[in-house]
Amino acid sequence: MSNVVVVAIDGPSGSGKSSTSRAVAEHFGWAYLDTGAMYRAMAWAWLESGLPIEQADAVAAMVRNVRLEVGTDPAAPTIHVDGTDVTATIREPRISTEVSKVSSIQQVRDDLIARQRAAIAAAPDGIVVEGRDITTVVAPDADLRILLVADPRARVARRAAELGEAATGAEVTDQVIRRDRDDSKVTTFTEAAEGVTVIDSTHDDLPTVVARVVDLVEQVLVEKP
Ligand SMILES: Nc1ncnc2c1ncn2[C@@H]1O[C@H](COP(=O)(O)OP(=O)(O)OP(=O)(O)O)[C@@H](O)[C@H]1O
Ligand SMILES: Nc1ccn([C@H]2C[C@H](O)[C@@H](COP(=O)(O)O)O2)c(=O)n1
Repeated sequence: MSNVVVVAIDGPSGSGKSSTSRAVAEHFGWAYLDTGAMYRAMAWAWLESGLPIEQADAVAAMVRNVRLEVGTDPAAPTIHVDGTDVTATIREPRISTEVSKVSSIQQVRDDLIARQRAAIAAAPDGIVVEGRDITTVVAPDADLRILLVADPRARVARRAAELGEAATGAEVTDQVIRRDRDDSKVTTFTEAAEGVTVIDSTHDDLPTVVARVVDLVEQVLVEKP
């Protein structure tokens, strides 16, 4: 068994996966892998390519050829596509709207899952990995597996507060509720798999959720050989 500690966190949009994972990784001085950013980067590359999404084989081939560099410093995560820094661009609403089309292509998923596993294997001490299928597919043997959930209303309100005037109410609802519906066709993040700890953040603020995860990690560290 590897000495690297792997923490896997899944959950729906706006449940707090990124904020919690970054804070936990920073707390322990570990790496942070945002797998959603990898799908977003590929969605950006697809939009740049102009390929019709119906040509799934061509989209998957394009994705396979992309040089993706993912910076795993939780204080400043970055992502580059063939040398272009897309860290900020992939957060634009146009990417949130389109990303599920690309992440629904199984060949794209297979390619990114292999890259995610390689990034996990390259982590020096520990890594917190977040997404939709980390506890079930990417790292089912992680040392700690968490499903972070929150009431849909709380998640929409969080996203609305975050985006402010950059998005209308309808756009926010689309980014959270419609996207979850589309994403749940290819990944399972609404129910916990066996051995996965559920944390409901609906009524807890971010520091409280982070403290709960840190406690769980501490327990794992005591038991890990
Ligand atoms: N427990 C919490 N209480 C209140 N707000 C929170 C909590 N956790 C996260 N937030 C806020 O909610 C928003 C969404 O959080 P975050 O981006 O971490 O969610 P996410 O699950 O990674 O979403 P997505 O999958 O859509 O990227 C952010 O503005 C964040 O600061
Ligand atoms: N492991 C993952 C991570 C993400 N996705 C897809 C689904 C999301 O709509 C999109 C962007 O993720 P976010 O940045 O919002 O967390 O990527 C996935 O299918 N599997």
